[in-house]
Amino acid sequence: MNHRVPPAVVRGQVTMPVRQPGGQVLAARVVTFEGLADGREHLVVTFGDPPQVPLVRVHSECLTGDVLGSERCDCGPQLAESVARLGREGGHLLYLRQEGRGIGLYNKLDAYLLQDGGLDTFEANLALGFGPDDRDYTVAAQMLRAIGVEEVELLTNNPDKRAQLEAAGIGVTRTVPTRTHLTAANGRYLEAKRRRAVEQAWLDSVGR
Ligand SMILES: Nc1nc2c(ncn2[C@@H]2O[C@H](COP(=O)(O)OP(=O)(O)OP(=O)(O)O)[C@@H](O)[C@H]2O)c(=O)[nH]1
Ligand SMILES: [Zn+2]
Repeated sequence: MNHRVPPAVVRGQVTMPVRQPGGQVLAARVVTFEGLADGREHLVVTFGDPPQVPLVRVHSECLTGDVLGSERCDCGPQLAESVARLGREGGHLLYLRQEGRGIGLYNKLDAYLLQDGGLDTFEANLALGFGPDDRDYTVAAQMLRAIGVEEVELLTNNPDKRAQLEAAGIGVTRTVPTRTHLTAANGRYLEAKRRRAVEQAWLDSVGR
């Protein structure tokens, strides 16, 4: 047991039929928790019977992309890709209530207005007085540990997710990249994320 993050426990589980992007319906187990560090209602959605080191997608909530189908970001198609892959191979989707990279829905929409004025997605957060990415993945580590998972294969292109999970004591044996989901409206957003990932990798390599 790792003591770097406070323990959470499983509060309940319920099975529901979930439609896959291809139309097939699979049983998914939805798990709720008690004791999560930020007090929010995050979920684990489990497909199949995952192995000891499961495939895991840590997805941050995006109401506009996940539910409304907004093409300003790539969240909706990334979620669909993840659900399809987890449905095929088995694994866990961690659906984290960290809308707008942790700044909330209204602030994200304010940030969109600033982006319409020329700022990129990270600059707009800074202009509103937030960090470029205010997400903390402590709750993800708590949830994984509560369901008995200490090591994962992580489905992501974001090096910060891996770094934060490892810092919280979850082993990441491999990162599996998600596909690029380009739309008519998300080119600048994807480019800003790519630039930031490169800069972050450089800072990590020089130990800053
Ligand atoms: N503040 C802000 N948040 C945004 C913007 N566009 C999308 N988001 C949020 O960004 C988050 C997307 O997160 P993820 O899909 O987990 O991930 P990611 O950081 O791109 O990393 P991977 O998809 O794992 O490679 C969601 O919470 C969205 O609401 C934006 O322009 N500004
Ligand atoms: Zn989004």
